[in-house]
Amino acid sequence: MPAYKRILLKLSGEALMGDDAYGINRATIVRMVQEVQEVTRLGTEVAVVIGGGNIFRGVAGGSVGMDRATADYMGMLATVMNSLALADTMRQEGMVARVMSAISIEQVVEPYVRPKALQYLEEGKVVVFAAGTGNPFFTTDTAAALRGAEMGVEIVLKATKVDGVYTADPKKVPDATRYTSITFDEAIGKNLQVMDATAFALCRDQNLPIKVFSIFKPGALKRVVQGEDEGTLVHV
Ligand SMILES: Nc1ncnc2c1ncn2[C@@H]1O[C@H](COP(=O)(O)OP(=O)(O)OP(=O)(O)O)[C@@H](O)[C@H]1O
Ligand SMILES: O=c1ccn([C@@H]2O[C@H](COP(=O)(O)O)[C@@H](O)[C@H]2O)c(=O)[nH]1
Repeated sequence: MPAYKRILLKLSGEALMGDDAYGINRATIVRMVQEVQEVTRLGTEVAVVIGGGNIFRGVAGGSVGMDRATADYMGMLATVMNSLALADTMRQEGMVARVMSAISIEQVVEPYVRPKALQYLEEGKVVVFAAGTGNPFFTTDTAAALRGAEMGVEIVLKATKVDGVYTADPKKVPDATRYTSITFDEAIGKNLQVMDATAFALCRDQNLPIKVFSIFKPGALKRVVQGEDEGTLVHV
């Protein structure tokens, strides 16, 4: 039995590279999609936001000196590419997915319309929200918090490169320790960088919990959705 009726899953863009230097690794995206499929089979409605780090960080060198907003629009377009790849892989795996974009590129992707997205979820389709919030100076973590709140999900699941929230970045501080749970105020107060403060604050204000867990650990997503002990819970 799933612990949640509806979730917002934030997938790491950077993790999509697998062992490649940039871009989308085929085996990695197929594995991610199969994990999502297992959750849909439990009966949980799934909305997805995917980051853009795998593409955007590859072109970041070219954006040096660029106007910040322009560079951010490039980042949002990177998330559109990832969203299209994700939804197409879902199609190949026999799932029904719809991509909705926060910026208008109607020949390519359907625009984000909240009631339509809600309808898709109720119909059991996976909805992939592309182009972040549609605004520069934000991130896809904030987009996940925003769309999660709009969709009325019970929890935001951040599937990322580390297995939870640590006292410091575990990639830089090897003896950092992992929290089983932490409040939004503590995470913001300690400036823990696993998610940006805007996303934390939005979820706190909406009383929307976040679970941070590893995207690389097979079966972790399903365990989280079944309410099992996995990763770190961030709560009010
Ligand atoms: N206190 C902390 N606890 C856990 N991870 C942290 C912490 N501080 C920094 N990090 C880093 O935050 C990273 C996760 O955030 P980030 O948004 O960069 O990843 P992502 O979800 O893969 O992003 P994207 O989707 O943009 O590619 C982790 O890989 C980790 O190295
Ligand atoms: O609402 C948003 C979302 C994203 N961006 C830009 O895109 C890149 C990639 O997103 P990540 O969350 O880092 O994966 C981000 O760095 C921003 O430049 C944005 O401007 N607004």
